[in-house]
Amino acid sequence: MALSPAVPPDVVPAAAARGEPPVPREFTELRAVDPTILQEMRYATEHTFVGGPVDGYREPVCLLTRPAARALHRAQTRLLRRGHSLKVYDCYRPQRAVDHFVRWAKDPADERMKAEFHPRVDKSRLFADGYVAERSGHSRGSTVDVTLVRLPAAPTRPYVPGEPLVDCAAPREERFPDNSVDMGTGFDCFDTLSHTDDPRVRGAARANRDLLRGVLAAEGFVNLPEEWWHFTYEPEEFPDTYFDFPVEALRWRPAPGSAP
Ligand SMILES: C[C@@H](N)C(=O)N[C@H](C)C(=O)O
Ligand SMILES: [Zn+2]
Repeated sequence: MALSPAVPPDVVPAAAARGEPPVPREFTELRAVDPTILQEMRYATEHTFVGGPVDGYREPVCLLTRPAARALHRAQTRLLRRGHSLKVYDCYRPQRAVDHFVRWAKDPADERMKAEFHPRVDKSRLFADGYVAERSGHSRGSTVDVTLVRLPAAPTRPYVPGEPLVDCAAPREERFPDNSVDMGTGFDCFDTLSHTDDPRVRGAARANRDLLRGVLAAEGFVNLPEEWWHFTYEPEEFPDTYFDFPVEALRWRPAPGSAP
């Protein structure tokens, strides 16, 4: 399988032509590197901890730096042999999305999604407790939120805005359905039970967390101890740069002034 598409010279993505920040050539769509990795790009949907789509997610596509995408492809190759697939929930995250999280956290009146995503943690604590970052590794392009799915993947049902919410740390049979394996909590469950090494997580869920972390660590990904799903590929291509171009398919077009 080809690892990444060739980037033609003298091109910029369409977003730059619309006055958006340009997408560096070091970024790629994950599906171009590995189309077998499942994608459920949550922040482009209604099913988020802020209660709707997040600023900057114009399309449900996973953008990453090429080294991070290639490392995920290597991990996926190992997992497919074991009957599993990776599923990404979030990849590159523009700074404007992080700013949206910060604005939401400063509004104590908005508790629409608390019952599912942070029933035991006040939203004022989410940054201090390490569940959300004001300067996120995701904005540097080499971080993913990811889980495991046992193949063949079962179909999932969409979240219906306004439906009754269930605690993300409830047993798997009770919480919002996900075709992933049991990790002990749902994605973006801001709770100590999501801490990767929490000793209350045992049995199959413990084995699943350890499998995910082990396979990704072997390919260079470092886990965030507060969240079993959050991994950063190291060394990072852009360790000090927080990008803000929107999340959308990379539609390359000739740069202004260049030959067609
Ligand atoms: C919000 C959650 N998915 C996440 O990625 N948290 C870390 C800490 C981050 O915001 O970088
Ligand atoms: Zn994350």
